[in-house]
Amino acid sequence: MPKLELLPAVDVRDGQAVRLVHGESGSETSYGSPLEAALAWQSSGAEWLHLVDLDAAFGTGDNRALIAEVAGAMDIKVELSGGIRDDASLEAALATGCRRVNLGTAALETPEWVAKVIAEHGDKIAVGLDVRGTTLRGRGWTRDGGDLYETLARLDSEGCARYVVTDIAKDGTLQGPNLALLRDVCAATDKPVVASGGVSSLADLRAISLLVPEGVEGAIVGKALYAKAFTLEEALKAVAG
Ligand SMILES: O=C(O)c1ccccc1N[C@@H]1O[C@H](COP(=O)(O)O)[C@@H](O)[C@H]1O
Repeated sequence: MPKLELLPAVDVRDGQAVRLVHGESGSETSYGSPLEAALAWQSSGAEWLHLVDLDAAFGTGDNRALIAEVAGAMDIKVELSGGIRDDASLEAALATGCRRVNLGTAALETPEWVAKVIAEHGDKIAVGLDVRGTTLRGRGWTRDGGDLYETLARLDSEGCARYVVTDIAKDGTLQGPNLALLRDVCAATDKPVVASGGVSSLADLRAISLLVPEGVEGAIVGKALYAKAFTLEEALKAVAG
């Protein structure tokens, strides 16, 4: 059985690595230099980095130069998110050398553009399905953007390669992942799913690992690593199988 991929997260707001609670602007805890955080996850054995420009996601500016610096310094694969909503922002994101990008708001607001870039870029494009219940949220998770399963069916029909599923109610809370949601999404699509939100313990990672046969490919880990609930080395060992 393939092992669960782990994607330690570096979310950048105002030039700092931060963690939010429920993705709410203003709930930030700061963890210093994004580059230092990313290099630390790389030296601890990460194969992926989940890198987010939160200012771009919230529409409060961007950290584009810093994000490019961090992505460019990585020898590992980078998944880049936040504010990728048109040709210019997509071009800038792909020019960082990242392995793939996550589109959030664009998948809700400009579906024709998203279908076009999926057709052009294949598995370099993933869609972030950020949900409260089964309602998608965009624009920094401040606006409703339609039904999860209707959107998933549309994106599947357009050939979307992968989904990053975040339960906003769990994100940044250390309350455990929403395993039922992950199972439901895996049942609704044949495409791989990356789990995001709520991981608090090695037991949570083992529980997500049990969903690999159902279609979960990876898990994003944020707050738990910064809060030192476990080390990345311990996490990688826990999912090694
Ligand atoms: O990761 C977060 O904590 C987060 C919080 C609030 C908004 C977005 C967040 N992250 C990721 O950003 C992209 C969405 O950005 P956009 O809508 O495409 O501009 C998505 O991957 C979110 O998971």
